[in-house]
Amino acid sequence: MPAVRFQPGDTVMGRWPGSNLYYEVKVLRFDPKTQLYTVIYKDGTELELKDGDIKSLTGFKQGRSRSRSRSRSPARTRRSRSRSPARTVRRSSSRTTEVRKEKFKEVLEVRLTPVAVPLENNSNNRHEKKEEKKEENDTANKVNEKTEEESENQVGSRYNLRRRKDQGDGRPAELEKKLEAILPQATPREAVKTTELEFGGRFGVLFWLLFLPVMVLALLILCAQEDASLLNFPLTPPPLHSLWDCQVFGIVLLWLLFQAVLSLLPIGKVVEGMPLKNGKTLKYRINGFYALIFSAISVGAASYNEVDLSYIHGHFLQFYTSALIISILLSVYLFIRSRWAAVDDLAPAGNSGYVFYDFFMGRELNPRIKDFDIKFFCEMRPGLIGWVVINFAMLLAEMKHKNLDTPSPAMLLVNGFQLLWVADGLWHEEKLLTMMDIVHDGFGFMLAFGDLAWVPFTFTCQAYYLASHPSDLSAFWIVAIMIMNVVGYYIFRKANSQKFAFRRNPSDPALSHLKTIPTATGKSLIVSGLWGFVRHPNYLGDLIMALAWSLSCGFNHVIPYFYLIYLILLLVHRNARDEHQCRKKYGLAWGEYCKTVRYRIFPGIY
Ligand SMILES: NC(=O)C1=CN([C@@H]2O[C@H](COP(=O)(O)OP(=O)(O)OC[C@H]3O[C@@H](n4cnc5c(N)ncnc54)[C@H](OP(=O)(O)O)[C@@H]3O)[C@@H](O)[C@H]2O)C=CC1
Ligand SMILES: CC(C)=CCC[C@@H](C)[C@H]1CC=C2C3=C(CC[C@@]21C)[C@@]1(C)CC[C@H](O)C(C)(C)[C@@H]1CC3
Repeated sequence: MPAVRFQPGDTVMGRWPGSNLYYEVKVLRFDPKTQLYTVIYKDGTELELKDGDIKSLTGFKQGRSRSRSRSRSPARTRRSRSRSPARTVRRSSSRTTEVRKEKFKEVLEVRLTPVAVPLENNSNNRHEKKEEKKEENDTANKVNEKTEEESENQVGSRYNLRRRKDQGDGRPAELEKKLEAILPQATPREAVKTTELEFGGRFGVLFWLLFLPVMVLALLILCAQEDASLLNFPLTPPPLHSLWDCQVFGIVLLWLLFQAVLSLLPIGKVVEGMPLKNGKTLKYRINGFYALIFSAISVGAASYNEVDLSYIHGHFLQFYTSALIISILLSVYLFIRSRWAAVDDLAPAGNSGYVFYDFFMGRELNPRIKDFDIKFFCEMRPGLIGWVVINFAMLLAEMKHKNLDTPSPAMLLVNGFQLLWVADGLWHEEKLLTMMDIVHDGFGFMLAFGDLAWVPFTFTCQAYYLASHPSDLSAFWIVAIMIMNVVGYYIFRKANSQKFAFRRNPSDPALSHLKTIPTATGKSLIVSGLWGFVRHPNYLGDLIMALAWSLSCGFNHVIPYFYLIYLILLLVHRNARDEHQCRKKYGLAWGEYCKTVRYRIFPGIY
């Protein structure tokens, strides 16, 4: 029996069955009985390959440089494309296996998009369009050539391998279901282990697990003090009764229930999320904006009927501890239920095998109870809508405690700006489905705590501060801050909408003025307009708005600047995470982009 040449986790070059094309794949396991390796392609397709169809990366590079001219011929590429890509997926002589192979072939048929794809971006003039395409194809080839020669990681990324799932007739999905029934899993599938640990690794997350909840508590205690100076922080812990109240806990549970019911109402469209690892998509009901309106009407009606909403201000610490306890319970539930989750349902970043790390990052990608998606719900509803309700309660508390007939201008600005931000997020709720939080991150303590405790209790700290601290703004400052928020919002919205529209339809005539760089995946990167100014204009806009919110609270204390500081740290970290992913995804094209657009978030800062 030949020795097993590759181990699970090895990155190797795997031949696409029935062709001479090799792609970078990861070895998942080896079955000694069938002598087949199970490998996973970059698009998530798993196949079984025989030993002869696998080469080591180094061996492949050597062989490849000898035969480069042959393998580069587009004609060859086209021929191989028309072959049956999955013909040799499983080797067996039995007739039933032949039937299976045919089914498998249909399911796993892939679209091979050559690197030198015509550039998606467009031009109004047809002739110009041709010229432009030619020019950009050349660039694409150049990028690719460099890729082959210079980057080992990029070997084999000449084609974009995607399952042909999105044909619209639902056939492949049906076939896949049938296939699941026909093909018993020979060996139980194992999830790919997370090896790149983030947030300081297994010990780092322990720190965050303890530090984040305590930090929010400290922030709230400081905010409520008459002198909110950091130097004046009380050294004695708060009494237990100021942290816990059963009635408050009940109100928080009711709020969650109310929001859950609103999210399940059959109002609003149902859309499909991004394709998962197994090619399937999940459905989501988009009715967040309606939920905001319903909530506003309910809160307005309660206030009109003399329900004292300033109660929230008086019991704010108790509200926070209730939300914290619920987020911990939810994280424990999520961690336990992830034990039964299918391999395909696990998040790539939450399966390290270290209990605390996986608990923090979240093991399951899209935990659901029937059609109720817990992560999507928590991200957009109770915390985000809770934020504006709490802000409103702080506004009423300010009027009550300071005996005012109308709220202060600073309180009105903070309420108005943040309501706009939340309403905008809910109006564009569908776009969240393409964001890394939904597509990549698991649902664990980080997001559960972030959504249910961090968002409603730290994002509201400006309004909480203003309820008991003055901020006298001159008319000049009011106008200046309003202009700043409008500019920030314009950049934030325009950048996000432009990228979303471009990803949905790169040849949208409305975007024809944009310059782009092609990448080896077939997608392009925008390099003009806002996306040519800095590499994350949407972050810049968000930060300008955050500055406007903080400035509304004056310069007496640093506490109202907490949100701004948090957002800078979060977005700088997120930018680094995203750039790391993009470099892996786009290789040299990303390098080109970084050379063309040199600043990351802040103009003038690399
Ligand atoms: N207030 C808060 O707490 C937070 C707010 N936010 C806000 O959420 C919004 C979304 O943020 P986030 O999801 O992090 O990041 P982005 O919306 O910026 O998404 C990054 C992705 O965009 C694509 N991309 C990057 N550059 C280009 C380009 N030049 N042309 C085309 N596509 C490009 C890449 O994905 P691909 O190529 O695969 O499409 C990249 O992975 C931001 O406005 C941010 O400010 C985010 C986090 C926290
Ligand atoms: C310290 C800690 C626990 C951090 C957790 C961070 C999360 C609270 C945030 C990470 C990214 C977020 C986004 C939104 C809410 C906060 C979290 C979850 C968001 C959904 C709010 C609405 C916006 O319009 C948005 C869609 C742009 C935004 C996306 C990111």
